[in-house]
Amino acid sequence: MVESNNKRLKILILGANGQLGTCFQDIAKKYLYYDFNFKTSQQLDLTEKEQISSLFSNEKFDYCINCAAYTSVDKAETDQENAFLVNAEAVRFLAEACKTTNTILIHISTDFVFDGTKTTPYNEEDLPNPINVYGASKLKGEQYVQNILKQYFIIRTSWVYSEYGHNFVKTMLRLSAERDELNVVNDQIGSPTYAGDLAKDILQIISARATHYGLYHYTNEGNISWYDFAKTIFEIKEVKIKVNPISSKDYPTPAKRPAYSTLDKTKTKQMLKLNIRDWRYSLMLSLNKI
Ligand SMILES: NC(=O)C1=CN([C@@H]2O[C@H](COP(=O)(O)OP(=O)(O)OC[C@H]3O[C@@H](n4cnc5c(N)ncnc54)[C@H](OP(=O)(O)O)[C@@H]3O)[C@@H](O)[C@H]2O)C=CC1
Ligand SMILES: Cc1cn([C@H]2C[C@H](O)[C@@H](COP(=O)(O)OP(=O)(O)O[C@H]3O[C@@H](C)C(=O)[C@@H](O)[C@H]3O)O2)c(=O)[nH]c1=O
Ligand SMILES: [Mg+2]
Repeated sequence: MVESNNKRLKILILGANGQLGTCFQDIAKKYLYYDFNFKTSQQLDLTEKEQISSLFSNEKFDYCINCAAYTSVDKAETDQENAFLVNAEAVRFLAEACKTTNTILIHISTDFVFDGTKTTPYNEEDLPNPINVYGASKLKGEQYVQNILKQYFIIRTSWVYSEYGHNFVKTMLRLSAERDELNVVNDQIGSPTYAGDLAKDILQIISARATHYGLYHYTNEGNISWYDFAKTIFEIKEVKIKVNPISSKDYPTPAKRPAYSTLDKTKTKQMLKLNIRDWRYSLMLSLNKI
């Protein structure tokens, strides 16, 4: 990413302490072409409309990347109000502030907007039909962005992991230290995404000054089950543990999850010219840090 310094873009990053937000912080330390401004949930509570409007009226940003979200899928089932507040209403406040100040919003959404009944990858034209509260709240957030703004990118991703925060990879490694055997579902198919790859590619979209605004799908390449994912994590880490494939009905959770949520990235690769890494390759590289 080569940039000239004559117009140093100002980029606001919200939810800075989450997985994706922290990956942006890592990049920002080494990548000085942009003027990054990070806000954690303590520094800016997105559900407080006044906090958003006062920040946007004090400073002018070229881009706002919203990494903040309510991501506890199971908890959301009994905490619907807060899930919708963060994933939908707060996104509306943010989109309104971006509209008033002519800021390009990059908003992150999820494969869980889909019901999982398809058997081929979901593209951006496929109709969402969430089957859990988290997915419904994220879909409502997307709709606010689309209705309020013209200059936006909504990037749907899936199965995000990193060395930071909570994620499946860290959970598997933690459990493997505590148990001799693990049961993992093999009837939910999707694509893992390393948060560092997503962060790097979002900055790529910015450095290209892409103006093909709209909705895009982004994950690492390839699709697998959570069982396959767990097996590969242990293979790469050389952890000896028995992993049993089970069906979702034998792993009851408060929230239903889509059986199939692979995202089709054809549009992303064509319009945004991104070279997306294979899930296994990204996992191998990132596991050195996890
Ligand atoms: N994780 C995943 O597997 C996937 C994530 N996504 C989407 O990707 C994006 C990034 O996810 P990820 O980095 O994993 O999420 P994390 O859960 O790691 O981070 C979310 C961040 O949002 C912050 N946050 C929550 N509520 C507020 C609020 N009211 N105001 C400001 N900040 C708030 C949290 O702060 P605090 O910790 O203080 O609450 C946390 O730092 C999200 O939009 C998510 O929906 C999409 C698909 C898969
Ligand atoms: C810990 C564990 C989970 N599982 C199953 C439960 C679930 O179906 C699947 C993944 O579990 P997790 O709770 O880690 O992941 P989950 O919270 O469902 O992850 C989702 O998070 C949100 C934010 C998204 O947007 C999605 O793309 C997706 O990444 O693995 C097992 O089968 N065995 C286990 O030991
Ligand atoms: Mg989870």
